[in-house]
Amino acid sequence: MSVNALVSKIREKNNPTVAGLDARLEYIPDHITEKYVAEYGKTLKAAAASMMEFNKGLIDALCDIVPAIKPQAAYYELLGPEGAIVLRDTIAYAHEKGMYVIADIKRNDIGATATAYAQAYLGRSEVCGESLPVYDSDSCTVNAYLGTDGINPFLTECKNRDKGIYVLVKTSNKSSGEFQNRLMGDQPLYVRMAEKVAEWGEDLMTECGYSQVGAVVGATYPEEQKIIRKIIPHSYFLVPGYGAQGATAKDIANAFNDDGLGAIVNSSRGIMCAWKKCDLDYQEAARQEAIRMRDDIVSAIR
Ligand SMILES: O=C(O)c1cc(=O)[nH]c(=O)n1[C@@H]1O[C@H](COP(=O)(O)O)[C@@H](O)[C@H]1O
Repeated sequence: MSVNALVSKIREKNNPTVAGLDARLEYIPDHITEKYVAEYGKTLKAAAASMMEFNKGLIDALCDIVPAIKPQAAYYELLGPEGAIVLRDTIAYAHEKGMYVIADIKRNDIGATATAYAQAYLGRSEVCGESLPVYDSDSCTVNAYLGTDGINPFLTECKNRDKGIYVLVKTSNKSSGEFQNRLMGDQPLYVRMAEKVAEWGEDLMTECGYSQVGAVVGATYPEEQKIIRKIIPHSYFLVPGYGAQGATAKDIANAFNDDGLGAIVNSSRGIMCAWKKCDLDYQEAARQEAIRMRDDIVSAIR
């Protein structure tokens, strides 16, 4: 699924947000975990089965109002091989329900190894002449610190399979300025990175006017958002940091273009843990929070 399909879903649902699925056991209601611990004991298998049920429940509750999910790979890795299966099956289930999937992997390496990452998450695994899907997400987050030869394998998969990447440009965390805001010549590193995103995305433009090469730009840095938006008007922004990290709707307005498109705002804990702050069950609580977030973001960009 390309950025073009993402834009259609955002338009159709009038909702430029993505639900983050960070697979932490503490985010799951006890009644789900207890059921699987009774069956499998206190094991990674029980944790993974709990996570799968929780993710499916969230996807069921959100798929008609939220266009996309963003599973964060680290949390699935923490559950070992069982976690890898949950990640794969979560992506497949979201696709069944018509959602666009951003695999948040923030990977890269030398070209040869980056090729394996790109094939695993966007492409296929070649086994004795058979071409087999692995995680098969629509897009993934990429760290471009290794430069163009680490990005090229991802661009190849984007071209061949109509998929996308989001390159870390200005991250939402407190220390992001330590390197990203340092001057490189006369410009900060994040500006240089945004210029590279424009270059990498040139040959991957789609019908909707956006490139398959997007950028990660934190909600917590509205001034940088404005600068980056001007450099890469044709790249989609993945904007994390809303909610649990303290950014509000007014902080994300600069990430959008005048047409109200160009960015998708993530919330993970805000949606997954909404049930902890009210008397609703986790599905209804997540849905209510997703609707509140949608209305909050839509009114801020209007
Ligand atoms: O690429 C990301 O999604 C990402 C980039 C970034 O700059 N900051 C950031 O928080 N993220 C991810 O976005 C999610 C934010 O989670 P919440 O703070 O719970 O909404 C986590 O999965 C982070 O790993």
